[in-house]
Amino acid sequence: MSVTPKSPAVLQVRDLACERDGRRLFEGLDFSLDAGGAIQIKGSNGAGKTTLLRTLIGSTSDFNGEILWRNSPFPKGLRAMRESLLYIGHRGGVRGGLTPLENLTWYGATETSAMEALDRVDLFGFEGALCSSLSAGQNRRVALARLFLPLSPCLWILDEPLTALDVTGVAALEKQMADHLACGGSLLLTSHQPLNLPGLDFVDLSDYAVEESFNDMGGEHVFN
Ligand SMILES: Nc1ncnc2c1ncn2[C@@H]1O[C@H](COP(=O)(O)OP(=O)(O)OP(=O)(O)O)[C@@H](O)[C@H]1O
Repeated sequence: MSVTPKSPAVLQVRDLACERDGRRLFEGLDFSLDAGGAIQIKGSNGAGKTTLLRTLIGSTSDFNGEILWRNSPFPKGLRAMRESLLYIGHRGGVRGGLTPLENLTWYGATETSAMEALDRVDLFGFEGALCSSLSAGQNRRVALARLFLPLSPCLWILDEPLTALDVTGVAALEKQMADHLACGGSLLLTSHQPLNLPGLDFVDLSDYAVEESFNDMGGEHVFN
């Protein structure tokens, strides 16, 4: 009997707890992201999804637990992970004072590949406009055009990538994500909207939320 070999885990999170301004948001979080795998982080507003992503990319070290990149624990693993990481945050990293073309070349793209990527996100003709003069959805497309550049890194971490995108924009992004996974890339994202992506797994932060209660004696917040 042949057994299909399991894809190796690229990112592992073990017993993770994260805080923001001294308030614990979640604890006991465990998951593993494989090569070719995709995970959507779910949770209500304020559950800590962005905080989790920012922790994983090393923007905050305010956590307990263990994070490993290819079996190498942070912080050593983080340095290696950054070489393979493409992170697009809430704000998309688009500079309003630059054009779409300039934004992409600022990230290291050649002019030719930048133009091709802008074409793929339907921004052909807008490459020379100032991003500050574009709509929210067009700016989101500028941000996401980075996913259409050649030789994209193997781990995509995307915070709310579908925000402000229209139906065709969502479909194009889903297709690009599926191609990325088929090539062995990995994807971790947050989204309040459903995503049509085969094999997508889910991690719901509400399963790891810390119950907050009020301590009558001292008036301090305590966590159960
Ligand atoms: N800029 C900030 N300064 C201080 N505390 C913040 C800030 N942003 C968020 N927080 C706190 O951290 C908690 C988690 O926020 P986070 O942005 O990680 O949640 P989220 O799950 O991504 O929410 P949303 O779905 O609304 O984007 C919030 O409940 C809030 O109390």
